[in-house]
Amino acid sequence: MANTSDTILTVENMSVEFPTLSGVTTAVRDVSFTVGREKIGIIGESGSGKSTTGRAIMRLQPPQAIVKANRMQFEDIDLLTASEEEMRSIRGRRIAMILQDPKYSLNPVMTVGEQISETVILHERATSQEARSRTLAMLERVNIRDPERVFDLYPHEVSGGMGQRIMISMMLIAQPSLIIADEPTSALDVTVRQQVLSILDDLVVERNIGLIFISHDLNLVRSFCDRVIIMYAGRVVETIAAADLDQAQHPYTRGLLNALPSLDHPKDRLEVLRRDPAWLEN
Ligand SMILES: Nc1ncnc2c1ncn2[C@@H]1O[C@H](COP(=O)(O)OP(=O)(O)OP(=O)(O)O)[C@@H](O)[C@H]1O
Repeated sequence: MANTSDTILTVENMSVEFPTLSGVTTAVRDVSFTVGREKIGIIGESGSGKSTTGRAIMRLQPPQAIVKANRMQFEDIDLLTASEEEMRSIRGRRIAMILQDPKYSLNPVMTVGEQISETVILHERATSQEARSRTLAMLERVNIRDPERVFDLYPHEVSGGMGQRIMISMMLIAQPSLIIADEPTSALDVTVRQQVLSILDDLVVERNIGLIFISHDLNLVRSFCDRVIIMYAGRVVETIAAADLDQAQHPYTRGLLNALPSLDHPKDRLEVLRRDPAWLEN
C-alpha cells in the first residue's frame, strides 16, 4: 500500500508579482506548503491570492508575472527550471486543473466523448477504439448513467453538474497525481455540488493522489478537505488540519470561523470580521 504521507508537491517561499501601470502588485508573498496524497484546501477572501497560487504551480500565470521561490518541486520535476516543453507534457497529464465553469473548459464544437478520447489518444497514443472504451468506462465511473448517449452530446447539451462530472472524467482519464480544482463547485446547486464532491473524494482516495481545492467557502473546505491553508492578502496565515480548525490560532482564521452562521448555535447577529494591519507584516 502506498504511503499516504508521500509528498507530491513542495512549494517554498513562493512570491508572485504583477508589474502594473501603477506599480508592482504582489499577489502572493512568501508562500510555503506541501501537498501529499490528501485533499488540501486553500481558502481566503477574493483577491487573497488563491488562484494565482494554483496557476503558478501549473506555470499558467500571464507572461508579465514574476514568480520567485526557493523551491517548487513536483515529484521529480523542478517547476522553477522545467522547460516550457516539459511543462506542456506535465499539464493535463501529471497535474490537472478543474475550473469553476466547465462551459469555458470544454470545446464547444467537439462532442463530450471526442474530447475525452482525444486526451487518451494524445497522451497515451491509444487507438480510437481503446480510447472510446476507456472514455465510456470513465463516464460511468463519474456516475453518468447513459455513457453511450452522453458520449455524443455537445457541451451546450449538458447540465452544469454533468458538465463538471465530464470535466472530472476528462482530467482523471490521464491519471494525474495532482489535481488543482479552483472553485469547482461554486456554480452548482447544493445537491449537485454534493454529488460532484463525493465523486472527486472517491477518486482521490481510490487513486491515492493529491488534490488542491481552492475555495472561499470555509464550511465546505472544513468538511471536504484533510488540511486547510488559510490565505490573507497573498500570505499564508495558517495551515491546519481541517479537524483542528476549531483550535485555529490566527485571529483572521478565528474571525472567519466566528463569522460563519451555525445551525447548532444560532446567533442574533453574525460577527463582522475586523482586520488588523499587523496581519500584513511578516
Ligand atoms: N494578471 C494580473 N495582473 C495584475 N494583478 C493581478 C493579475 N492576476 C491577479 N492579480 C492580483 O493578484 C491578487 C490575487 O488575485 P487572485 O485571483 O489570485 O485572488 P483569489 O484569492 O483567487 O480571488 P478570487 O476568490 O476572487 O478568485 C489580486 O489583488 C489581483 O488583483
